[in-house]
Amino acid sequence: MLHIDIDVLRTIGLNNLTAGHLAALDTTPTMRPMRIAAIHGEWMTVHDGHADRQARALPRLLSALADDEDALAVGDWVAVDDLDGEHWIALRAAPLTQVARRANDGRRQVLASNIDTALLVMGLDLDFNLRRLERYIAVVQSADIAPVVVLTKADIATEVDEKVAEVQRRLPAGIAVLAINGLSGAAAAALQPWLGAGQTLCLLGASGTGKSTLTNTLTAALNDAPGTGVQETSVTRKGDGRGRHTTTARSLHRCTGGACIVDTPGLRTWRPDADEKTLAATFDDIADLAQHCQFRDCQHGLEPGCAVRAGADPDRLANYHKLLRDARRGAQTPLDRIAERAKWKVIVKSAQRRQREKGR
Ligand SMILES: Nc1nc2c(ncn2[C@@H]2O[C@H](COP(=O)(O)OP(=O)(O)OP(=O)(O)O)[C@@H](O)[C@H]2O)c(=O)[nH]1
Ligand SMILES: [Zn+2]
Repeated sequence: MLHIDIDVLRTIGLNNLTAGHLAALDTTPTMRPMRIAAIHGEWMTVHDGHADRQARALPRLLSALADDEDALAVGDWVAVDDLDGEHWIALRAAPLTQVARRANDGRRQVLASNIDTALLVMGLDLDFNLRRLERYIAVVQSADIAPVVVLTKADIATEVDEKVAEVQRRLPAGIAVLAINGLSGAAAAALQPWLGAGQTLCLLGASGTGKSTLTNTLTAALNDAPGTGVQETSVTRKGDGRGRHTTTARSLHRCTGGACIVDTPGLRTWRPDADEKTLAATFDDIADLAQHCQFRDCQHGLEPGCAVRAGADPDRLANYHKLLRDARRGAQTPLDRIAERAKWKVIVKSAQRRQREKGR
């Protein structure tokens, strides 16, 4: 079985559940547990809790994953073997959570793995937009990741308390809402409950909302303390053993308190790979109300006796319907979309023909 030094690996986000998945791997004695910290094409940066190194994945692992529309991603726990002085990722532990999206060509793309909490970053100033926030919550919850709403720029915004109350009113109870100044160390203290050792976070939000600022604040104390063996730089330079050098922006950062932040391209403004049903489940307040609608199959449109229209925030309901439409569209493959367009062409043409026939 894999030798797992919990105390060392906890500093790069190992928790009891992921340790269990690592331990379940069918490993050989020469393999060691590591976490993927960055991916740059064929080469990946893997970290063992002490240092990082460059590795490639064994072709049979890559093809087994590809068969399931799956892939390695930053945050994955893997078993690494040394063969002829080179590092090879041999096995991957089943991820607890996986962040994926559909590319334009319909392919499933995995952005990150094993994320516990997503900080949904929204500025209290210009960017304030409840619909976007609801979309992020749906995205995050449908991937089994816990959302925490982080309202930034509390130091420069007006009516902070009113806006916090507005967000709390709109969202289901149980979702934490914090107002912070991302530039201040106090932000790390406010987020302490989600920054414990063994936790992995990501930040989601529109451009300019303060994601980088907050990431810097949460990782600052470590960067200020060189020589402790735990400081992170965002860029590493490593040889691959053949004299070739790659410069890699690392995507896994360590925070004070022992948590990790995954910040990889595409993740910051990720759109969901979620079906309609999963998405609907994240609006459980609407589902609860819907039980009291007069009609079983009420679409909460113009039906009489609709409890959802009577009870839910109208903008939240409109946003819910929009997200469902998006999910439906996302679930279609390119072929489905062509078939759908062809079907509509036929319907429109026959309607036009009927019109002409009536006109005669
Ligand atoms: N006063 C104040 N300024 C902030 C706060 N958070 C971010 N800023 C400023 O807002 C600007 C944008 O912040 P960034 O951290 O770059 O935003 P980002 O979300 O990473 O943006 P992208 O990289 O485009 O996705 C910067 O000038 C920050 O200094 C805050 O809480 N208070
Ligand atoms: Zn209804």
